[in-house]
Amino acid sequence: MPGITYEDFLDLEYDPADSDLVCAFRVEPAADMSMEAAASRVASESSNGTWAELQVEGSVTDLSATAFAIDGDEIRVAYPEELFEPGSMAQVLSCIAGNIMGMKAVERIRLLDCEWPEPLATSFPGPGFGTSVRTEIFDAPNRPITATVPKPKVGLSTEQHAGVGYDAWVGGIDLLKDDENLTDQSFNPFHDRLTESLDARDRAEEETGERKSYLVNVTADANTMLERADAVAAAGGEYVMVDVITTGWAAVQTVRERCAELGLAIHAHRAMHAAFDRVPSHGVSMRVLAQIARLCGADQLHTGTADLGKLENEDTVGINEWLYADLYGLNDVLPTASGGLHPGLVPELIERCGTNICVQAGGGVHGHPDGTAAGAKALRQSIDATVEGIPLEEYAEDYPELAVAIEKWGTETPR
Ligand SMILES: O=C(COP(=O)(O)O)[C@H](O)[C@H](O)COP(=O)(O)O
Ligand SMILES: [Mg+2]
Repeated sequence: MPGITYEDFLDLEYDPADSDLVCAFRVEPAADMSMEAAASRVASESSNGTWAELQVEGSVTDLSATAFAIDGDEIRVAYPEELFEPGSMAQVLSCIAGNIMGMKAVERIRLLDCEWPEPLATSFPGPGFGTSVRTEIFDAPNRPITATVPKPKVGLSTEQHAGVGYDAWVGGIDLLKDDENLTDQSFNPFHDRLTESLDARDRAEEETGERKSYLVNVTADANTMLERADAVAAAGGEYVMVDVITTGWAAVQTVRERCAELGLAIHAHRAMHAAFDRVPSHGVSMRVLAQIARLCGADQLHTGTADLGKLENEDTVGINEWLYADLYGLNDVLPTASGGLHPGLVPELIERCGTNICVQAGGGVHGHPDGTAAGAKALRQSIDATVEGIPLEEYAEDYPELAVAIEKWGTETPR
């Protein structure tokens, strides 16, 4: 097929095959380029083309992508299934979010959304548990599960950290969660923290009669994460937590395989996602990052607070709906709402996101004037009140911890 030029990658009559991966992009072409030319270059550079006309000798499999729709600044590109290595997210992303992100033919480009075809989607494992953690790990079929991350996020000793966990669990929280930058530092080594926290967890379970669990951050190089996952299973944990963006998807896939053997669930923290998704005109949307996390096997994923919290959020509700929706039988994902939450925000959060979520609060628990145990009680009370349909102010008449939290934070969104 001699004489391939990038114009050959545009066909507005093309009807994608069921097996094609279809991607939507927002594109701002370079100053001297038409949208058609830019769309062609996107399809070309993300599949098998380059900037120059090619003289190809002999017969080569045609793996060209096709830009088949242009609507204002949005284009859609269809990729043939043979372009992709099944089950390799790294390879898929090197196509659809690779060189095109930096090529001079576009000023800006954002991968907005993907329609995953069945063969490619099911070449990934998906989550082992998904939203079923609410009943398989906990006994919380009718309410959001709750998590708390001790603050300060780093600096607490192992004993202090496990002690905060104990107070939170006894106060009514389901999950103790490490913060994203706490892994295995000298002030709080991983293995000591794992053992002491699960000891505290056992005591809290005994005291409360409720199931409790711990999201221990195993983030590291892939080999170390596997060792840490083994240690979690051996110590009687149910979850590992992974900073999925900073470790990278290939490492997440490796951890997912081991977790399948160990029966562990994966909590995915998304620190650094905003480097990809914060600027609306460029990068990779959180929607697509969430799709990738589900395919690679995250059971719980941070998806924001529907704008109620301290951090910028992209379409939390729409992303959550995608995470719940059927995907060729792959498990769903439990969205985690986190970042600046406190008890006064819970009714509106549940109004926007429903009860099939994990509500995570750090400062909104440990910043309670009467300390962590009271903060944990207040968070749980706000959840119970909301699920029972009772206004917080009314419920707070009988629950002093909630009354103090509302007195302190009201229903304000923090910064
Ligand atoms: O430590 C926290 C929240 O602490 P706090 O409850 O004190 O604000 C999490 O790292 C953020 O939620 C991450 O953001 P996101 O969930 O949006 O990824
Ligand atoms: Mg954090």
